[in-house]
Amino acid sequence: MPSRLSDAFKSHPVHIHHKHLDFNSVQELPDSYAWSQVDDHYPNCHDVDSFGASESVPIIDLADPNALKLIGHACKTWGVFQVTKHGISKNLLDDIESLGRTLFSLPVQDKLKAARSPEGVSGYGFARISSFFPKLMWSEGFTIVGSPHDHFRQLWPHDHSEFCGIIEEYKKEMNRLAGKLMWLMLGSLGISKSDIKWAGPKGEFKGATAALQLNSYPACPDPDRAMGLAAHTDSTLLTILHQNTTSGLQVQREGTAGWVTVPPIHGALVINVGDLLHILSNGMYPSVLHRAVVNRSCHRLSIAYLYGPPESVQISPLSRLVSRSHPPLYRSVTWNEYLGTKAKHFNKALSSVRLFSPVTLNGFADVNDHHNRVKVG
Ligand SMILES: C=C1C[C@]23C[C@@]1(O)CC[C@H]2[C@@]12CCC[C@@](C)(C(=O)O1)[C@H]2[C@@H]3C(=O)O
Ligand SMILES: O=C(O)CCC(=O)C(=O)O
Ligand SMILES: [Fe+2]
Repeated sequence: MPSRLSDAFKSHPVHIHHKHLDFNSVQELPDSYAWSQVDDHYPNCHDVDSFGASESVPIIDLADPNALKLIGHACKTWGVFQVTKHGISKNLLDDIESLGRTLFSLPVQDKLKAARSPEGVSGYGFARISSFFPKLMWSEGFTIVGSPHDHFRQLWPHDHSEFCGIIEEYKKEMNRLAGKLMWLMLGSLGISKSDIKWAGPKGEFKGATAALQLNSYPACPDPDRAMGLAAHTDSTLLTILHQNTTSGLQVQREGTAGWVTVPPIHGALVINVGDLLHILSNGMYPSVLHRAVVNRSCHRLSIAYLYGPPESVQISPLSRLVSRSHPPLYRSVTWNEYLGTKAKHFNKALSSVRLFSPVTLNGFADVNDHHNRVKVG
């Protein structure tokens, strides 16, 4: 079993045999990018409840004395929320956004100098999940695990150090925020520092691993037939997403059929519950199904900080959340093992590590099993 995040896909290489497109030179959507079933995403993207009110993803001020409670409710009912007063400086958000813009504006042949290899994790390329779909997604991505130095040197032989510095600073600040959010999310379940040994004596989650994913969604000549990033859940404990001012992120709320747009709010960050927190919380906090749609006139950029546990840590439902009436719903997995499972089974990965099927368990159904959607019993 690979033990390093950078080796997670060694046994599941991704081969996508398509030429990379120069998005800016395309006037018409090529057939290889035309999705026949983009369904309801545009323009009817807001889910409307039975009273006619449009529901929206919670926005939580981290300085609010009620933040813990609000976060718990958001995690249980949405699996996603936006945070303000998170302590990440506007300058740093501007810097990472501008780095992303600079990177994706490079000519295709330059970006390909830092291409992700089929069995690799880091570098430039199509979304990993592209291999599960017959059509390509209208986006490009750049994944950073560990140091971006070698790839950045390929992209910018003379001035890579400044860009590396921004990435290191961003990762440091995100790591701090992720630790804080973890305790708010876990605290709202009644979990304290003594319940999670691998978080360390001070609960600092030392050794936590993370990937940084820069996503670019160029303006698209036929957005109704294109898909930016297909519906998926993240394999993480949690994901912190910064989006520019162009909307495109949509989430699905458990028990509803439609997609809800997560509007960009200046300075706010989007927090997703990932599959590993879903497992840790024994299904109490469902990972959120989300996707990105594209826009006719505006370029969109997003930066996802995908946060997970240290490499050797086995994640399983927390014993405090398990009882005779709530047996553990999932077997234990390391993040690497789970990434391998995801690379093989994609959106069925969570069900594949489930101990009981919702049908046999009758009454203890998971709140969010994306392929076995059932109501909580
Ligand atoms: C740690 C990781 C999570 C991720 C795969 C990766 O190795 C780095 C990229 C991440 C990402 C971002 C876009 C959506 C996603 C499903 C994908 O294909 O690559 C996620 C992966 C994930 O959360 O499983
Ligand atoms: O671009 C977005 O809003 C979504 C990105 C995303 O889901 C991801 O990087 O995992
Ligand atoms: Fe995602």
